[in-house]
Amino acid sequence: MIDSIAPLDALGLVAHLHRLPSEHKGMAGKVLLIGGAPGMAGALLLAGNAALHLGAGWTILEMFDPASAHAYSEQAELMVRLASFEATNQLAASKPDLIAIGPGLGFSDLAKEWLSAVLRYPQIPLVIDADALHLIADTPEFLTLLRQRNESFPNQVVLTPHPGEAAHLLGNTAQAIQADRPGSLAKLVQLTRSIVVLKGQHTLLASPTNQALLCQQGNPGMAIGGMGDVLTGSIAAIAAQGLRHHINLWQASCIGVQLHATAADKLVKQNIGPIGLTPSEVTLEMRNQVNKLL
Ligand SMILES: NC(=O)C1=CN([C@@H]2O[C@H](COP(=O)(O)OP(=O)(O)OC[C@H]3O[C@@H](n4cnc5c(N)ncnc54)[C@H](OP(=O)(O)O)[C@@H]3O)[C@@H](O)[C@H]2O)[C@@H](O)CC1
Ligand SMILES: Nc1ncnc2c1ncn2[C@@H]1O[C@H](COP(=O)(O)OP(=O)(O)O)[C@@H](O)[C@H]1O
Repeated sequence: MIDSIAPLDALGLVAHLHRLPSEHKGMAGKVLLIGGAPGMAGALLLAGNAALHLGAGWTILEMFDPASAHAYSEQAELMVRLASFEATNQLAASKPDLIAIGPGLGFSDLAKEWLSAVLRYPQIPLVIDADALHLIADTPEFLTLLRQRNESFPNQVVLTPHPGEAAHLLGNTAQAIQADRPGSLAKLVQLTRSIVVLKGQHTLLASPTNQALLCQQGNPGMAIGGMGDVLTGSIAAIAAQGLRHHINLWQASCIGVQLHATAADKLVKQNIGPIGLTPSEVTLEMRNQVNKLL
């Protein structure tokens, strides 16, 4: 079954990110990333750093951990805010071009407040990852909001579950997901009516309007905490630039997945991994690859 799935071949689309001499940061998009609860601030920082290095015009972090909600001298470009319960008002004031929610989000009332506000925020592309997927799996109201949003604004949400998150969404086990990845992907698309990236060895993507594709790149050096956070920030940045560069969210997801895995393979070829390969190194190599492909 897996052999019959078309291979992902998206790197040619990177050329759309080419910038005209006159471009300004507004054309690269404003990305808002939400998460980073106490103990997991690193997840949001990794996603934010990836968004920054993949070319977002602005990267704003709504950080849940009060101790981590400050400017970082080593990455002063990131705009870091302390997330409050005023989620709806904050979104209206920020006017993001794209929102990514989930890395290190946790399951607190604050997390639920922000996820609810994000799912109700109209029109713009959303990247939904990690704990936000667990919250959707646990809360029928969130699944309903997601499906309604996809009815009103089709192909404007991408979900990026790993097999554990996919299992939770489908009421299954990670082992069952892995035993039938194409079937699980189809069920996730049907359940959520979203673009779905089913991560793991040979990541699969599909959407309500796109047949499944299989990523032939990637390696087990990527099996390290934070690697998925980098993917989330990367897709967010590519899709945000895509708004003014003719790349839709499906295409941005395809580019992000293939670039991420290709960058990790390239680093392993240079003996920077598989052992000890870090998500931050993959981010920098993705930047390298993007600029070569322009
Ligand atoms: N620096 C930081 O602050 C970081 C913080 N992080 C944040 O931590 C939070 C928890 O996220 P998380 O993904 O670590 O835990 P969780 O959702 O319980 O999933 C684990 C389950 O999924 C399964 N599973 C996963 N992959 C699989 C595969 N390929 N193939 C098969 N199974 C697979 C696995 O199954 P197992 O094999 O163990 O039975 C296990 O049951 C979240 O907010 C995240 O953003 C991280 O981003 C790291 C960096
Ligand atoms: N064995 C593997 N082969 C290829 N890719 C892998 C492998 N293990 C993990 N990955 C990739 O690494 C990333 C891990 O994401 P995820 O599990 O969400 O990590 P985290 O939540 O810790 O950031 C995904 O993009 C996944 O496809």
